[in-house]
Amino acid sequence: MSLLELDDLSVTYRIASGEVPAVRGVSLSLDPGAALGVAGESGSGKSSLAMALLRLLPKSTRVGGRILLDGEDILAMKWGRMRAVRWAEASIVFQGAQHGLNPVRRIGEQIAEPLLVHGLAKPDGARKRVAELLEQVGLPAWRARSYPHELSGGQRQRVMIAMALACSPRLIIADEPTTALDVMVQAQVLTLIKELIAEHGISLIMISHDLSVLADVCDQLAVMYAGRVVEHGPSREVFHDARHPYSRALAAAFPTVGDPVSRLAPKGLGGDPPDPMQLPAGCSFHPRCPVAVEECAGLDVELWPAGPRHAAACVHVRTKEEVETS
Ligand SMILES: Nc1ncnc2c1ncn2[C@@H]1O[C@H](COP(=O)(O)OP(=O)(O)OP(=O)(O)O)[C@@H](O)[C@H]1O
Repeated sequence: MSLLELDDLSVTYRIASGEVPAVRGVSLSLDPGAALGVAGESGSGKSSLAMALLRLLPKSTRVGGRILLDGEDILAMKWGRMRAVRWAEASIVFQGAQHGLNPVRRIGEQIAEPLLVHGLAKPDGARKRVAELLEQVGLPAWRARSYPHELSGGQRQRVMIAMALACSPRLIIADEPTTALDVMVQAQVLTLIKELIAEHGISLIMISHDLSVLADVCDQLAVMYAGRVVEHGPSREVFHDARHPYSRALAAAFPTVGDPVSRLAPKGLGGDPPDPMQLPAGCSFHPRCPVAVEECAGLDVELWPAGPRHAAACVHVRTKEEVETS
């Protein structure tokens, strides 16, 4: 059975001028111990998806569909159960660790907090566990006495990872965990994440605009555009043999992990992603698509099989598969 299953997930923000459909009909699944990367430009809905998984969105937000964690419906959970699930079963590491840490509290206290709150350790046991966790993320135990400002950006991100690991969750959601870091430190933190998930059998959902980073860490990739998954499949296939023109542009923008020269806008892609409140008719990507045909302006193609575990929402994929199977 899948550890996590998203079924037709939608996230709609309500603002004064109307509704913002940030995530639209996303269905994905994650096997125990597997790592899924979610890619897309800014505004494609990646963070909204991540926040929906642990019900961290503003109260006024409408979340539709189903999120099953080990068969249990997250959206139907009572708050008490939801609080227990956060940290203990699934935890989240945010972008830019400086925002996730309290500047006036010592690192050790902050890592110990989820353990104490969830009753998983008494103060003495928590101290020991903090030392062990710091060691696991490559920091000396004495760092427990430091304040966040005494650490580098990379060290702070390691602390965030230690916090996420504290209650031994089965799932970690990492939202742009290395974006704010320089290239060398980024590579070290990615290696750490890979080692930890392999060692502890943790499942991972990692979010990034950089497909090369995701392909390096994850076995499955999903590419989002304007709130939809436009392609998903095994990392190697999606990164090296992308079938959706948007995924191809993203892959071309970041050919190798952390390559600074390629950290520019997706090559060959003009324009900006659409405003979710004014999505174009047909395929949302067609106004920017280098291979759009007339049909794309009127037809919003569903995900279409492009291989045994690979699918892409593009009229060209559908046409090719139809020709091959006829
Ligand atoms: N609290 C909010 N209220 C209204 N609209 C929001 C809110 N949060 C996000 N949005 C809108 O939802 C859409 C998706 O945003 P989201 O942050 O999920 O995208 P993203 O892919 O994670 O982008 P980034 O990489 O910049 O974080 C965007 O159009 C954004 O402006």
